[in-house]
Amino acid sequence: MKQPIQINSEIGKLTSVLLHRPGKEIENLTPDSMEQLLFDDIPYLPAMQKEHDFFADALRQRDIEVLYIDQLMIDTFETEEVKRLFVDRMLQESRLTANGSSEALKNYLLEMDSKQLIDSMIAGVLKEDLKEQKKQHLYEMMSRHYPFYLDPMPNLYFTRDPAAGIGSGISINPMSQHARQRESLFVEHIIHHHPRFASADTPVWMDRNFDFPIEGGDELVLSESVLAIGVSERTSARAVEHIAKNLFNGNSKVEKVVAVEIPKKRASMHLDTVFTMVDYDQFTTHAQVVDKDGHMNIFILERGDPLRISKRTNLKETLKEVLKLSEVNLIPCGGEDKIASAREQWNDGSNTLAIAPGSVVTYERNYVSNDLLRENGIEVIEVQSSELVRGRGGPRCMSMPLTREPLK
Ligand SMILES: NC(=[NH2+])NCCC[C@H](N)C(=O)O
Repeated sequence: MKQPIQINSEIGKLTSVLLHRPGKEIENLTPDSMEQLLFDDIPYLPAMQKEHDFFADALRQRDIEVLYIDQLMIDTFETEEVKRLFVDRMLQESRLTANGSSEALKNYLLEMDSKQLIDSMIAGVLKEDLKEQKKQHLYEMMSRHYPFYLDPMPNLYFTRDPAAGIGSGISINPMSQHARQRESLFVEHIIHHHPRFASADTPVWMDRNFDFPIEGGDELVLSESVLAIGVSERTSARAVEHIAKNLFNGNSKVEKVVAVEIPKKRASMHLDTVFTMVDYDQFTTHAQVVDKDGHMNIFILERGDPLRISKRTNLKETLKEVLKLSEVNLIPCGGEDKIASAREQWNDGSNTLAIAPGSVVTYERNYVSNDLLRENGIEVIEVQSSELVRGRGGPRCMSMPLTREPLK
């Protein structure tokens, strides 16, 4: 049987990808909640959807199959039992069982058809949506104080983070931020209940119940045998060690996990905000974390009991070593200009999505970085981003590759 997940590199020809088209959840952001929900502003939804459709079309035009997370979820709701199971999990994770109203909310959700159900769970459920229900609890009566029973999930369009394909397996991530933790529940549910995935025996390298966080923006599959993981604001060293052990002990081809330390701050929340692979031997980097020569804190983890861990201090040299290359080219986001480089990194100039070796999708607004990529022989496919960018993520964050062709 064809494996539903097959990711042996960052750059092999992309053949299938998982996206989420932003919806009503974006309109449930308010100035009071946006910071907690990890947004810097409130995007204008119709424009954002247009941009997202443009992005999806750009992929389809290149023969990439685009799957949507909400449709996959709907497909799993064929039986009432699976639907109930998911609603229960969602309510549990939203901590709604603790204080009454969960029964009313559960009934409200279960009366919906599958499409309405999934839309509401993503958009969030307002206390005032359950008009008929007699209010029994103080927190329900004080609905102005906090308007939601179920919080909106505005970050779901960053499908990269809740899970990552590695080889023919998957890392289903315990996410660091409370606002995003339910997202990986969707992926876990799809893997176990969607016919396309459930019939395959997909190894799970990281389980979302692990106690320390890891997010997909930090997980980069450099080659069949080398995985790079950022140790960052969102990913802990303990999770890196845990997944490394599972990969080495399981049936994976990964032989080296390269842990790359980056500053714990919002601008560089994941490794893919400052480092992506664009060709066999070319990478984007950002001056904030990697200088021209590539100095940084790096550790290589290899099989052993205890794991063998050795330190490196130079990104360029480490990439040459682990990928067995004689030269490596680091292309700085925004070039040498300090202002352009800070601006373009903030707008996800380094967050490229490779769709084939030497061919990437980027935001058009990052023209300094885009020109520089082209000067280095990379094909750059630009997409619009006035609204999408407000969630602080670019084309790599907005996509979860499911299958890529093997590299030649
Ligand atoms: N892989 C990435 N860089 N993802 C960006 C995610 C942005 C999102 N607002 C968050 O804070 O989580």
